[in-house]
Amino acid sequence: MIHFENVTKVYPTQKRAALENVSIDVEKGEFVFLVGPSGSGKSTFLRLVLKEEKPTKGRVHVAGKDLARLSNWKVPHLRRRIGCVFQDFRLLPNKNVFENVAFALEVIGKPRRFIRKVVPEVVELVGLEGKSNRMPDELSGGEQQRVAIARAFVNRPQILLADEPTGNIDPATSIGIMKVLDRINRTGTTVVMATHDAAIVDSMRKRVIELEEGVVVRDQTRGVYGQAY
Ligand SMILES: Nc1ncnc2c1ncn2[C@@H]1O[C@H](COP(=O)(O)OP(=O)(O)OP(=O)(O)O)[C@@H](O)[C@H]1O
Repeated sequence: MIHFENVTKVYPTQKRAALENVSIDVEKGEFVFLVGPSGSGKSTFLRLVLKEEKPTKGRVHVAGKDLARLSNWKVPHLRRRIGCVFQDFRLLPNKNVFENVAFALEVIGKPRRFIRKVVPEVVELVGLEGKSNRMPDELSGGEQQRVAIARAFVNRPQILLADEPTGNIDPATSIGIMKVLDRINRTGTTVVMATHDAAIVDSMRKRVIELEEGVVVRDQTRGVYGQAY
């Protein structure tokens, strides 16, 4: 689903590579944690998957497409297949839960009848049934993140990228967020989550890819946050 082949990324203003000769395969339906210290290249990896950045060297394939050969006008189509969740929720403050989730479908031209059917399903999937009319400022941080996940998933993307999704959420609430991501993964969606949250990584026992200064230093199935040896 995501295939990196000897990918190096050097930002124009930087001497050191943000990613250095990275080769990674993420299969359809996998759940992968991307860990590593600040500045190790996790966000750069996610940006390359979205074609927000281009590799300096090497190849990136996403959902069977070689991104170097994907013309610019097809990039929005690629991004529709990829849901994104961030640390800072990024909800529209003047829209309620239903409208925030519905907006993701409105902008890609889905019919109103379809939106009215699928939005409540996804709101329920993330555990927010009964809260569709709440405004973001009437929700806890954990609930706001659930809305952001619902919005990212409502179009049933093949891939869900999450950059520090529990970064602004307390540990107990984070467990609920991880249950939602796990549920989404079980529908067949590939999930890649960048995180510093050791407790979460240790409790989930999923594949762990560790970056250090842009280099993959560990790739472990059913891994933990720190070195397991
Ligand atoms: N747009 C940019 N221009 C120049 N350098 C950048 C840019 N984005 C990231 N970098 C550099 O690339 C390296 C990797 O950064 P990246 O954001 O991918 O790390 P990260 O692992 O996601 O860090 P964090 O955990 O703090 O989010 C860092 O040295 C960073 O300073």
